[in-house]
Amino acid sequence: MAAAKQVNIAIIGAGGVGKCFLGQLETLAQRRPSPKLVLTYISTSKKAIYNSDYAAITINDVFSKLASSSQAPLAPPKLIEYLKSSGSKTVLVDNTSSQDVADAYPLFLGNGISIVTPNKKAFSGSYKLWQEIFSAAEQSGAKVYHESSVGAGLPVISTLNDLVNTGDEVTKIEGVFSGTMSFLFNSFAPTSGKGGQWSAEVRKAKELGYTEPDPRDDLNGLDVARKLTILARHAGLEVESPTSFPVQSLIPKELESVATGDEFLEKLPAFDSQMEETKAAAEKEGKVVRFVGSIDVASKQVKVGLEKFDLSHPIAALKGSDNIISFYTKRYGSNPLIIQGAGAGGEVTAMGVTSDLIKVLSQVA
Ligand SMILES: NC(=O)C1=CN([C@@H]2O[C@H](COP(=O)(O)OP(=O)(O)OC[C@H]3O[C@@H](n4cnc5c(N)ncnc54)[C@H](OP(=O)(O)O)[C@@H]3O)[C@@H](O)[C@H]2O)C=CC1
Ligand SMILES: N[C@@H](CC=O)C(=O)O
Ligand code: NA
Repeated sequence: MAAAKQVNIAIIGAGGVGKCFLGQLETLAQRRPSPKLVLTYISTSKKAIYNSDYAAITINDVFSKLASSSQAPLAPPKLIEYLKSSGSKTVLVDNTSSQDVADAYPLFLGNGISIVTPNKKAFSGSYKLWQEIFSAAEQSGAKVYHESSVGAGLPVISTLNDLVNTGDEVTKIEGVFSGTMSFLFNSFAPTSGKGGQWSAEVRKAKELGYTEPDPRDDLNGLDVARKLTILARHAGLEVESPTSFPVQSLIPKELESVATGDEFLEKLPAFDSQMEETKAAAEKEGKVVRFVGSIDVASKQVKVGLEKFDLSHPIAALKGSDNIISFYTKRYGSNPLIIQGAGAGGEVTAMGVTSDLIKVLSQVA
């Protein structure tokens, strides 16, 4: 009788998204017995768990084991050596926002290790890294998917790739690409009612798990710029970096050089009046402000920042952490293909990662 197929899973990062991913991995392993999924490595930035005989790491007590582990995380070359020696196919799940981990993707992929990730850093870093990632995957046959790097679990990247690969011509992509920014403006400047205090809403967005590990990465516009860089590249534009086009930052000038995210959050209430003024200026025109982005494919123009919207506009009427992304294409004409729904949060982000894993399994197992 043939041995049951097995695919090993290695996870880097066990924070908000990582925890939800582990729950979904457990469910997936129960629902789909083949291939057998075996967790052989997991790490945070300080601790790791792995067994020299590749014995499966049980998921239900993984956090207590991580807390008491005396194993340090393996650096990428050592991790690759460990994963390859198992002799089984391996999928690396990068649930960090680490640039260092992202920079090692070509090495993992070149060694036949597939990757699924919500981390934006690899795909929105230098264009050279983007090219190295996809050429390493092509050369080794390893797979790389990153659906949750834009719009969390919403099918944004897969939809764009489907449009492009079936020969449609994407002319423009626009909308709200940040769960944090959506939540902030929907609660600070709602279409009806008074709205909350800006700095208090920023704290709430962090507590809800919507922000990047450092919320300044959302407020400075870079998170949205990274997402637009990723989409522009999938649409065929060679965007050099997320800082190669205009990006509006909502960080008060006075707080640009504070040392940590926590210090920033402590000092932010003293600058609430700046955002109040922006809100009041829009209200005078009977509008609300929202943080949006757009890619004009023909003119290769990408931009990110605040815009004012009529109260009846679909962008003004968003709720919670919802993203709304419109694809204008030759096929869809003047009525764009629109994707809308929660754009941040642990479970919805992990869903995109888990569904990417399912895609990889169907190709490598
Ligand atoms: N939260 C959301 O709604 C969404 C998040 N994403 C992306 O998902 C990723 C994870 O986000 P989230 O879970 O919220 O972040 P968290 O800060 O909650 O978790 C990050 C995890 O990564 C670990 N980590 C960081 N650097 C390293 C490293 N160099 N090596 C090993 N482990 C490391 C951290 O370990 P330690 O605790 O030791 O620091 C922590 O376990 C990010 O890339 C984010 O942009 C994408 C879409 C939506
Ligand atoms: N911080 C990001 C998380 C998802 O990418 C956001 O708020 O959209
Ligand atoms: Na997505």
